[in-house]
Amino acid sequence: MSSSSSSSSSGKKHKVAIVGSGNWGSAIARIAGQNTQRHSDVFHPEVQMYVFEEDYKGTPLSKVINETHENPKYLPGCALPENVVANPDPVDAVKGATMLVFVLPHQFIHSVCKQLAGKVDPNAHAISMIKGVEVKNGKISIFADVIQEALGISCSALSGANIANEVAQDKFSETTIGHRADAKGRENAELFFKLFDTPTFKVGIIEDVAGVSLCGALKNVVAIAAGFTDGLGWGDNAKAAVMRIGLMEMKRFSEEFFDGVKPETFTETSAGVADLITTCLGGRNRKCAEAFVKTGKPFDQLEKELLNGQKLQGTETAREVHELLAARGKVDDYPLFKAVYSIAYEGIDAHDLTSRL
Ligand SMILES: NC(=O)c1ccc[n+]([C@@H]2O[C@H](COP(=O)([O-])OP(=O)(O)OC[C@H]3O[C@@H](n4cnc5c(N)ncnc54)[C@H](O)[C@@H]3O)[C@@H](O)[C@H]2O)c1
Ligand SMILES: O=P(O)(O)OC[C@H](O)CO
Repeated sequence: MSSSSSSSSSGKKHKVAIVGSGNWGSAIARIAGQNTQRHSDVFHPEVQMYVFEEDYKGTPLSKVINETHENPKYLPGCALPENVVANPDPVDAVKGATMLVFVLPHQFIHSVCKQLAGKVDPNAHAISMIKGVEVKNGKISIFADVIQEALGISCSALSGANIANEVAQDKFSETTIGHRADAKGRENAELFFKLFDTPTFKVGIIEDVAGVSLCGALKNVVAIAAGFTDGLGWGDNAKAAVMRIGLMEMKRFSEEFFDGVKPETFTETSAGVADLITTCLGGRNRKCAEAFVKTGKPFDQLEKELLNGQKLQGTETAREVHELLAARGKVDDYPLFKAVYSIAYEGIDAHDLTSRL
């Protein structure tokens, strides 16, 4: 580790704030809480965790978390280290933080960044664990860039084959940090490696913040298609075909709209092919898409019925990707993405999935 990443620019220990406390947010706060204690030479012992306040059986959720050291709403049955402190005020949670971890469903990031703008240490390091993209006025952005621009701090991305409940039980998994090319970007990756790497959560690093971010977002669209095949009872070969075609479209789309993404991010990292596989086998997007075919209920209803407050990202990403492709006249170049959009939003029969590929 370089000396620049062994302490903050002021020479003090790095203070960590987790911005988010859902299913993944809580699982990652658990690891951060453990590793700040393990590496007490580098990190301040307390990890702040911003909790979007809600009532949990008559008590504010943040209070429940601080009293029981568990997030019973989003990660039930998993003990959080006592140095993880839930805080319902995002500005207070990031006060003094030199390392910020953004782990919110993507629809909430703007409102939280708006509250944090001008309130974070300008030398702080950030990392985005958000699996989504933003499309506005015919332009697409990754959330690491959205955060970097909103807060004026260097932001990398972490993504991988990481079903939160499995990571929270210390079942082995890998993940990938994608960082920027400059010295600050490399320092950022070293620091977050130290914060997250454990014997059962192995962190890889690649200089490709866009590729890592886009893999995390686009695999959710493919997972919706995989869920459709499960709902239709088409079997493993059909699902494998959807995954193969999906990976090709993910890579082509990323290369078409972003400069410098690396092909090996898609084929060799946990953020790429490994996350695609795990999401298509065991993720929430797959689960809801299967139920969509079997029940005929709309996705927003299934999200409420099946996910207990957790958020579905794939349908929203399918809509945003479609909006961009439509604006660029490229919809027909991505038949799988188009089919997912048409089935989820235009009432096309799921049986038509493969006839459209
Ligand atoms: N769950 C996983 O297995 C997993 C794994 C890897 C990455 N991710 C990604 O991490 C990100 C966060 O996912 P998650 O699983 O932690 O969240 P989640 O799906 O559990 O979402 C619920 C969270 O959203 C919060 N929330 C609800 N309304 C809000 C509002 N108005 N403002 C701010 N917050 C609000 C809730 O308090 C809760 O913390 C997503 O992009 C997801 O794709 C999830
Ligand atoms: O449950 P999903 O479909 O949001 O996927 C969870 C993670 O992204 C898997 O790595």
